[in-house]
Amino acid sequence: MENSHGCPRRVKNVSLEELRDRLAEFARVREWEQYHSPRNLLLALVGEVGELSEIFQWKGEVARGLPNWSPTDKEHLEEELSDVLLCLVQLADVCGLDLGQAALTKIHKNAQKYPVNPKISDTTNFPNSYP
Ligand SMILES: Nc1ccn([C@H]2C[C@H](O)[C@@H](COP(=O)(O)OP(=O)(O)OP(=O)(O)O)O2)c(=O)n1
Repeated sequence: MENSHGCPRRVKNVSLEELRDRLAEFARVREWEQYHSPRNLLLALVGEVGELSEIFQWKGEVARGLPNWSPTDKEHLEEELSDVLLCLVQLADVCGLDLGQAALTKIHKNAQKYPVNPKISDTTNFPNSYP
């Protein structure tokens, strides 16, 4: 079953590798690889983060789950989040990095840096916004 964009309605467990390979093919067949330098992709990523930010701009605080948002607004958010992810995946790819492994390693490092039961008196490792 496909949606109106010719995309399978729901694919389970989409991997970063699949996104990377689909994006590489998308650029290859359009001969866009010449434009997809690390610097250009970084600038594209920053631009997409700006577009994502615009969705939240001036809205004030937004509740988790976006209970009052229309389906159209949520779809717009999905698109901008996707653009950020896709630029990030492409950037990691052209840099020759394994983004999935790198992210797992970073989560591991974060867990060591911020232990679950830190001593109450030791606040040196807390992020500034720690609740
Ligand atoms: N040289 C390019 C141009 C675009 N894209 C891909 C990356 C993003 O997923 C998406 C971004 O496309 P647009 O620049 O058209 O931006 P939007 O989709 O956000 O459109 P608009 O800015 O009109 O809302 O296309 C790409 O891979 N390589």
